[in-house]
This record gives sequence, structure tokens and C-alpha cells, in this order.
Amino acid sequence: MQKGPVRALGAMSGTSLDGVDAAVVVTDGVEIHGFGESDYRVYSEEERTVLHRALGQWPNDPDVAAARDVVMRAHEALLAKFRDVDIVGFHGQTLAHDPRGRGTHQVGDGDLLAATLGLPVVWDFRSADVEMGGEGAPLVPFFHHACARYIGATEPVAFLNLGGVGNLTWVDPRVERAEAEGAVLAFDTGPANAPVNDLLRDRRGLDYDEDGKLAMTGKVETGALELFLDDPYFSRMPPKSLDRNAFPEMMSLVRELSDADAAATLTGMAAASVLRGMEHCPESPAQLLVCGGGRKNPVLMEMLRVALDCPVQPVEEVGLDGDMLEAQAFGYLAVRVARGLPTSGPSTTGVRMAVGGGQVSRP
Ligand SMILES: Nc1ncnc2c1ncn2[C@@H]1O[C@H](COP(=O)(O)OP(=O)(O)OP(=O)(O)O)[C@@H](O)[C@H]1O
Ligand SMILES: CC(=O)N[C@H]1[C@@H]2OC[C@@H](O2)[C@@H](O)[C@@H]1O[C@H](C)C(=O)O
Repeated sequence: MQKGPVRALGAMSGTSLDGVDAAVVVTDGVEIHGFGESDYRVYSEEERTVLHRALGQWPNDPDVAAARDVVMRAHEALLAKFRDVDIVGFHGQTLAHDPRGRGTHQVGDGDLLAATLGLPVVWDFRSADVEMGGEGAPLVPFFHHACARYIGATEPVAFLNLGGVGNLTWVDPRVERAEAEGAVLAFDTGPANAPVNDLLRDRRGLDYDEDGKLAMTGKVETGALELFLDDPYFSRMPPKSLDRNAFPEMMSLVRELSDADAAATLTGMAAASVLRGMEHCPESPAQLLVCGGGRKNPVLMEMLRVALDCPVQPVEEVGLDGDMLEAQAFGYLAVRVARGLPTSGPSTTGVRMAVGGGQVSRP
């Protein structure tokens, strides 16, 4: 790969199953030099049903081939719209994640995508990390470290992604290299939007609780919240990661509640898991910078603001794009893989030593 910064196109199909994000980042795999265009391809109702059916499945399970078709079709259509791309980072769609058991499963075929787009594609980012004893997730932390330096942060900050699952990266931007000791600490906080989405889907036939309108009219059932927080996951030391459906008991905890109280309680659980996660930060961050769709939920954001000492701000306040950060991250990680740089380390996934995950497919 040529020296210096390149235009990397990253694509992410997240655990919310809402669609595919794609975005360009200009980077040499260490520093961010700038950001380029971005776009989004929503999954249709039928496509989403196919993906839901395949959740929890492993390669060769019955519903995986149909899910692969959906994922490939969406990515091919979306990514073909971009011009002047040097390399693609293709995450695919996580269907199952069990790093200490069966492994991690992202559906999507990088060979096929490279052939269709006529571009080098980096994919299968998580397997190598899991094989070396890591959690395989979260993988965005090294990118968060680059973001902290890009925005000119001079003291520790934390990035919180509120997607289907939540993840937190504490960053010390004074440490120059992301893989150096003390630069980052990262982990999944707990379920974020996925349980609220599932509730709205089951009870109201809606995709999500827009602007927290339903949760706003309900109250948090504290007994259910306390039972949820008894789960040993929250006291486990990071790094640690979660499957999308890692807390199946959440739904039974709110089963008897009204729609509004159930939405408020599941939203409260998402917030409380972040608050428990903040206790693991080596020192209090100067800011909590929030990305992912949950930053648009005023109920969730207010729950965090009232409980935390530091300012809680959407990443837009520091000039980043909270809808595209994960897509940009996989573009950035693709360049790291191509240049032989690590994509995770002991403080981000618990992997034995820093590792560069990802296969490279050439057209
Ligand atoms: N206006 C809004 N009000 C409330 N919630 C919202 C709003 N906009 C988006 N969301 C929530 O954000 C979700 C999408 O978030 P995002 O795109 O960050 O998830 P993802 O990338 O699929 O997840 P992950 O980061 O876990 O892979 C939606 O499914 C919805 O729950
Ligand atoms: C296994 C998997 O796909 N995990 C996702 C999921 O969604 C959010 C959280 O759980 C995070 O750990 C991860 O995604 C981001 C992009 C990551 O790897 O950093």
C-alpha cells in the first residue's frame, strides 16, 4: 500500500439491525487526516426479519445463507456509490458472539465484496483476536484514541457508543500510541438500544422508541433494575464484551409492566450499565462523548447527565459524526491491518498481546 494517508471506506452493519453505515476516513492508520463522504442503506422490513431469524446462529446453521445474501446485497449497493477509494474495511453483521466458547460470527464475504467492488477489502476483523484469547470486541478503541488526538484533547476523555449494545473507551490522548500501556481502556457496558427496540417491535410494531417518547411517560421499576444490576457482568473487571442477546432475562423482568414503564425501565437499565461501567475508568474523564443512535434519545442522555460529574455530550460538539464513527473506525482499522499495525490489545479486548486482526482480500 502507498505511503502516507489513504482514503479508506469503512462499513458497519450494527447490532440494532437498522441498516448499513458507510463512511470515508483519510488516514495513515495512525493519525486521522480528515473525514470524507458518508452514506446509509436502511434494511427493509423483510430484510430485517431475515437478519433477526439468523441471530444467534453460526456458520452453516439454517438461516445464515439468507442473512449473508441480505448483508452482501446491502453492502454492494451502498459501497459502489463511493469514488476514489483506496481500501475498504468491511465489518459485516455479527450474528453470534461467544468469545470464550464457540467464537464470534460476522456474516459477510470479503472475497466476494473485493471482486464486486474491484478494491482491496479487509474483513473478518475479530477472529484473530478471539483465537489469541481476546474478547474480539470492542474494536473501535484504537480509533477512539486517534479521534481524541484529532479533536485536540489534552486530558483523558471517554467515548460512549450507544448502539444495540453499549461500549465505552477511556482514552488518554497524551499517550502517543494507542497500543502503548495506559493509552486506552475499553469494554462493552451492557445492552443499550437493542432491548428497547425489541420491546417496541413486540408490543407496538415499531422499530424503536423515537426520542424516548414512550419511556418519557413511564417510570423506572427499581426492583427490576436492581435485579438486572445483580448480574455478575457489571462487577467483572474489563476488558469484557457481550453478545447482543446476552441478557435474555431483561424481557421477563419487564413483562408485567405497562408499555411505558417497560420502556422506561429498559432505558434505565441501559443508563445504569453505563454508570456501572464508568466506575472502571482509571480516572474520571474530562468529557463523556456519546456516539451511536442512543445519543438521540433524550431520556437516556438525561439519565446519564443527572448521575455523572463530567459533561455528557454528543460527539457532534467536538466536530465528529456520531452516526458514522463505527463505519469510519472500520476504514481506519482496515488501513492498520494493511500496514501491519495492531487493531486490539490487552486493554481493549484482553487479548494476550497486541494483534492485527482481519483478512485482506484483493480483487
Ligand atoms: N431519535 C431517536 N430516539 C431514540 N432512539 C434512537 C433515535 N435514533 C436512533 N435511536 C436508536 O439508535 C439505534 C441505532 O443506533 P446505532 O446505529 O448506533 O446502532 P448500531 O450501530 O446498529 O449498534 P452497535 O453499535 O451495537 O453495533 C436505533 O435502533 C434506535 O434504538
Ligand atoms: C461482537 C460485536 O459485533 N460487538 C459489537 C456490538 O456493538 C457494540 C458493541 O457490541 C461492540 O463491542 C461491537 O461493535 C463495535 C463496533 C466494536 O467492536 O467496537
